[in-house]
Amino acid sequence: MALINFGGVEENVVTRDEFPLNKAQEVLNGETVAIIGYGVQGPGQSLNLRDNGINVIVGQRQPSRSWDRAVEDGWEPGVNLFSIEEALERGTIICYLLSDAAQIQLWPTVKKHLTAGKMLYFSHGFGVAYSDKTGIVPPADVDVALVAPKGSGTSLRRLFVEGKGLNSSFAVHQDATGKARDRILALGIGVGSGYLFETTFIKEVTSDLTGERGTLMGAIQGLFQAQYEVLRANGHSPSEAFNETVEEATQSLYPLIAENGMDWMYANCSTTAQRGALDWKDPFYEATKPVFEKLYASVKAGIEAQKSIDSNSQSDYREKLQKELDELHNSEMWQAGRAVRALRPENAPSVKKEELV
Ligand SMILES: NC(=O)c1ccc[n+]([C@@H]2O[C@H](COP(=O)([O-])OP(=O)(O)OC[C@H]3O[C@@H](n4cnc5c(N)ncnc54)[C@H](O)[C@@H]3O)[C@@H](O)[C@H]2O)c1
Ligand SMILES: CC(C)(O)[C@@H](O)C(=O)O
Ligand SMILES: [Mg+2]
Ligand SMILES: [Mg+2]
Repeated sequence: MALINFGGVEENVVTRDEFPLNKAQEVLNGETVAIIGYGVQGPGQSLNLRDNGINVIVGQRQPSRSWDRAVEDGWEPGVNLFSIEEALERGTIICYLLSDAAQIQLWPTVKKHLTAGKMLYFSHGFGVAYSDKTGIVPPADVDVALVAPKGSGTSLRRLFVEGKGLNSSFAVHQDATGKARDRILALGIGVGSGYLFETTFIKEVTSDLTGERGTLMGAIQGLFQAQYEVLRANGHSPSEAFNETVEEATQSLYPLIAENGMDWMYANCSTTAQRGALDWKDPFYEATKPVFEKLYASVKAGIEAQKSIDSNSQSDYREKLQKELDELHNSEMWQAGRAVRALRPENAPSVKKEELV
């Protein structure tokens, strides 16, 4: 563990220095890591583990698009790609990476294969923290732990390929073998995490549900949409409204925040922008803080988890969800976004580039 000072608060975290890959390989020697589900996290985690020299197999239902994708990614049926049941049987570490709703449905099957000494691994606290709603109560003689990458499985793989890493949280819920901590840290390093910080299942699910509903997805879409609409209503073109709302943020300013922080980004804009942004950050803070308080309370009360379970269990859930996602896709702002992205020089058709030569 490395003791790091985070703005005056010291935390113990795990980095690749304390837990190098060769240690992870040693800890996982003799284990069969079974990745159950090949949706978003499944591919990222299984491919990173495989490339890190860990013995991995994939369990996915067939026929499905995810099965076909696994084959395209190099997993071989009967060698390291199996039906879910067979992977559950073969695995000593079961990485339960079905969607959170499907985890509830498949739980009786998974439970059957959790013999003494195996590890049940999650990437979200949901199933276990809300066991009263999900029915997921693991047997006492298995290890139960999580590694939750703080980002999409797509980024987990992309960053790994680029030699970088996505940070993850980890938690041990149940240590039946006395080896749960080493096993979960080895998996955390193996899936390609940057640094790992410790949490609990309930803290992970509470912060994760807040973050994705808040600044990571829900709040940012609401904020983008509000500003875009105000600009459009006042006669600004879609191009101007989109560039001033989204494109400049993602292409110019957010990468600067990622590199060196908001303070540094402020310092690299004009004094005019600095004055205005310093004046206006407070009204935005005051307007949104009560919304974040309300969101956190809703998560903490289990309302958000229940809503997610209820909506996912409706027979027409996929169609309803698709309709809402289509509305987002077809909104003027995101249509404008597609046009703007197509105009990025790196996306211009090659024929145009040839003309330039
Ligand atoms: N999506 C992310 O990037 C992300 C990030 C961090 C944590 N997580 C967590 O990781 C876990 C996996 O999430 P995901 O987004 O990768 O899942 P997903 O929604 O992509 O689904 C994964 C797999 O579940 C399979 N599946 C769905 N319903 C099924 C059923 N009834 N029977 C059998 N298989 C079924 C699908 O075929 C798919 O391969 C979840 O706990 C999630 O909260 C996800
Ligand atoms: C990628 C996210 C939003 O961080 C994850 O939490 C998810 O549920 O997909
Ligand atoms: Mg989440
Ligand atoms: Mg998340």
